[in-house]
Amino acid sequence: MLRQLRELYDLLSPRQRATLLRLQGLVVLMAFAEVAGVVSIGPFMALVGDPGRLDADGVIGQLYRVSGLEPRAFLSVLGVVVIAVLTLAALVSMFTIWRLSLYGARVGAELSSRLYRHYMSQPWLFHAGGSSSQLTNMVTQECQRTTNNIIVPFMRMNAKLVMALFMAMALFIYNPTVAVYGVLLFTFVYFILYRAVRHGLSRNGERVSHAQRMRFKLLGEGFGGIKDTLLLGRQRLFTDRFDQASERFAQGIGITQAMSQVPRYAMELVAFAAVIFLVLYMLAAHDGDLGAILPALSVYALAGLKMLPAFQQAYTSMATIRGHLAAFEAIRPDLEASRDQDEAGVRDPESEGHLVPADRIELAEVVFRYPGKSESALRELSLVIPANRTIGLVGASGSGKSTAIDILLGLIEPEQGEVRVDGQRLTADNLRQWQNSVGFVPQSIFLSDGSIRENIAFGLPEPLIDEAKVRRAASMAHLDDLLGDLSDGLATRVGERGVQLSGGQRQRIGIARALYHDADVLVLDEATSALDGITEKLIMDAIYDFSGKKTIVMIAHRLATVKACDKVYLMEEGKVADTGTYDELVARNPVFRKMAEHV
Ligand SMILES: Nc1ncnc2c1ncn2[C@@H]1O[C@H](COP(=O)(O)OP(=O)(O)OP(=O)(O)O)[C@@H](O)[C@H]1O
Repeated sequence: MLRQLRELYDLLSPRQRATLLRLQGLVVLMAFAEVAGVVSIGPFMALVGDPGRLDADGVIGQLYRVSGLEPRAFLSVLGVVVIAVLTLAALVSMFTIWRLSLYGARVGAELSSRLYRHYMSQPWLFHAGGSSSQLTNMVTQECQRTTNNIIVPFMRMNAKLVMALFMAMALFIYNPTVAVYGVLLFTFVYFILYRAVRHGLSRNGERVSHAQRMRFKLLGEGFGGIKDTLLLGRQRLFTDRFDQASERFAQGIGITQAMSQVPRYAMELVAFAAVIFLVLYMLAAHDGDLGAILPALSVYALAGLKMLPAFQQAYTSMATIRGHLAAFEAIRPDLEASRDQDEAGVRDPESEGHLVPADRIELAEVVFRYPGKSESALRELSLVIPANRTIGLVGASGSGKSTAIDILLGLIEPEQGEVRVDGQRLTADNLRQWQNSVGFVPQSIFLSDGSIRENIAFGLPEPLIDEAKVRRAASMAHLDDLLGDLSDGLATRVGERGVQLSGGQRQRIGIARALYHDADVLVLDEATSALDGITEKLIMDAIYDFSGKKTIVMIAHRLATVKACDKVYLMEEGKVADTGTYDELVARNPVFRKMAEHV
């Protein structure tokens, strides 16, 4: 456990560590104030038990003589002073706990922001091979568990242990025997308890993490594939598995909580037994003189009142941390990776300018294999895309068209070979400029839960959206009729996945999104597949309007789409099998002819 806490500390930013050390100062001050409060009770109770002590030498006796007050009045003033000391101690404690809680919560929030930033700056392959619901689980649940059940309890445990240490030291000065026996007794009992449950807690923590991952997976799959689920009547399969995972989750959380809380009652028993034993012992030692043992008993009682909950709190915190370490283990590798990440890695697109092809874009002998696959998706693929021309990419399913497009867009890096824009190799240095010049319309358009306007200017906050550009892009994508039918026009909200819109309407929003940034290179992946014949023709006409002005690359299954292309590449097994105009290929290539016949 100490190792993990150390690792967590190492993962904090220098600023967070500095604040933690400053807070440690506050913790020591709080402990000191609490001890001072307890210790001040002793002399007061001694005077109440035996006012004759006022005539003795010592500081209090001198103060009494200087004050010139009656003994009762002096005792009252002394009582008020003790209350003032206790009040000050309480205020310091309140302030410290306040700061500790805020600090813990803030560190947790910063860790989850850091993870989110880390995931958001990962390349396409990372996301293509992973699960977004698991990333959500990490950023929200596991981070929250790390915050609420590791960082915050650790801060509390630290505060309470320092306080218990100070209190034990004060008690030691007051009565070494009682202090040593008391501290040994409670430390020993708690230690035994902790050793008994710690393995169970760790296992439990892993069980909670596992159940949580399952719940997020089911949530993602259930909502993500809701149409199929409804149609196939598979709801029960999802909800039953969710019930089971929730049951395991609840069981795990409940057991961890119980294991950290339940010992309290056993400890109270031990404490009461110890008090009874102490009272009997002191009565016997002082021949039943209550006046003599009252001050000592008051101090022990108050010290016990502070120390017992401190021990309990320290134990609860330790058990909670142990029970949730699995959450930290789950996010640790990504947190570590995020620390080394260059904050400036994600560049501001606006400040980078554009890399506009004037002559040609080339894919030169590109080889690419997906991780975990034995076959290469692209095998020395070479393509030339003349600037301001329209080219089509066709081929059987799995022939590598989408992969070639991802390479062209700079979303994945070739293993061998390169992408060149006007002979200039695409590298990390000019990638942003290149991507600023490209507009991409994917096969399935992701619509965010916002207005059509926000969806066209994807990711831009409302105030930064250029209305004129939105209108122009919407018009070019033939959205005017749809917008005319909607009472709120561009302000109409669409669902997360645009369920209120037809496939064709969604695709037109995707096309408008690519046109919003006035891209010089348009890449369309089956962009018109969901459109009806008339709309498709309208859009294709709009796209062909850009002929000679923009470079257009389109993947198409329906060969009619690429009829008017200046050049068509036929792909087979990761490379170009043939190239030419549509008519040339129909005349020359039997495979292409067959594909054309099946349209
Ligand atoms: N994220 C991925 N991880 C692993 N393999 C992948 C991934 N994406 C594609 N592939 C594999 O790479 C090969 C080429 O796929 P690609 O999607 O580029 O073909 P495509 O021609 O675009 O097919 P389609 O017309 O069906 O979209 C296929 O064998 C496919 O299984």
